[in-house]
Amino acid sequence: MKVALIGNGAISQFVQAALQKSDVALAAMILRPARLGSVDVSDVAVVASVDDLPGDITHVIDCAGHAGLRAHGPPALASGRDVVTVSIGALADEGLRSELEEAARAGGSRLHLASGAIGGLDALRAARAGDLGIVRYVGRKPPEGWKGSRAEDVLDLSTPLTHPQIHFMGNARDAALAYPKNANVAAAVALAGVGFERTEVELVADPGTDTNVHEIHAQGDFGSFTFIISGRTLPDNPRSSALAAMSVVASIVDASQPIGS
Ligand SMILES: NC(=O)C1=CN([C@@H]2O[C@H](COP(=O)(O)OP(=O)(O)OC[C@H]3O[C@@H](n4cnc5c(N)ncnc54)[C@H](O)[C@@H]3O)[C@@H](O)[C@H]2O)C=CC1
Ligand SMILES: O=C([O-])CC(=O)C(=O)O
Repeated sequence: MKVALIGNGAISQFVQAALQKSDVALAAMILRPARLGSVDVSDVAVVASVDDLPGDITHVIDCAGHAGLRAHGPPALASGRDVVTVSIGALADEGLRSELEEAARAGGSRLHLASGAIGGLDALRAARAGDLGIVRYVGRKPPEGWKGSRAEDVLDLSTPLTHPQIHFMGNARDAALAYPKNANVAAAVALAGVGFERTEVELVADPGTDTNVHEIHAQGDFGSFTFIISGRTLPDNPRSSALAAMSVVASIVDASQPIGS
């Protein structure tokens, strides 16, 4: 299987290293035009658009955030290639979601959502076959992990916080759109469970944690569950959990196997 990666940031670099130890070949990278000269790897085509991809690439892997999925997801799907994305929050934009859906139908392809920094999505998906009443997601990161986000509209992150501070309470759609680099998990929980409007979200800057802590609390006909993960961040990006990058690798490797796991 030959794949193209969109973006060359922290998640992409983790994925590149992991693919070297797999049977999947990294054959191309899609970068922003200004970054085209920044990568020079033999046997890897470095291009700015899906139109310039070698024809034998079957999967396009988005590790570039909402802008990357918006720019390259629809043409990749329309060209008949499956797309794996970690930028789940971009689907909170209904216009983009419809565009991706239409492109996938036109191309006979599929958009796969990597599970990202969270787990437990399989249980949520199954639970919604019954009546799934309440789904609440709490995302807690060290103050450093919220720098450059909407949290800074309400918190001064340049000085140390003395206690945990909630900087967002609302639904998953508003969270995903307001925090494109930090609330993709909220969107993943919404899509697996009760949807963007009904998923309750709380985002917290917590000086007492040195990991990204994600909690899901769900109740319904099935009973109830709580899922909590304390995720280490990637060395190159204090915002992003290592598990998010690992989940992209898992999605790619799974797609390359005759039997899924
Ligand atoms: N689903 C989940 O649990 C998680 C999702 N994410 C998403 O993954 C994204 C990437 O995370 P990191 O690698 O840690 O961020 P990063 O900031 O290290 O890397 C992002 C890269 O994408 C590139 N990029 C941006 N727009 C592009 C475009 N239009 N075309 C090509 N490249 C483009 C940037 O130049 C940068 O190199 C985050 O922005 C976030 O939206 C991140 C963590 C968890
Ligand atoms: O990496 C994480 O822990 C979660 C994250 O940034 C997101 O949900 O966008």
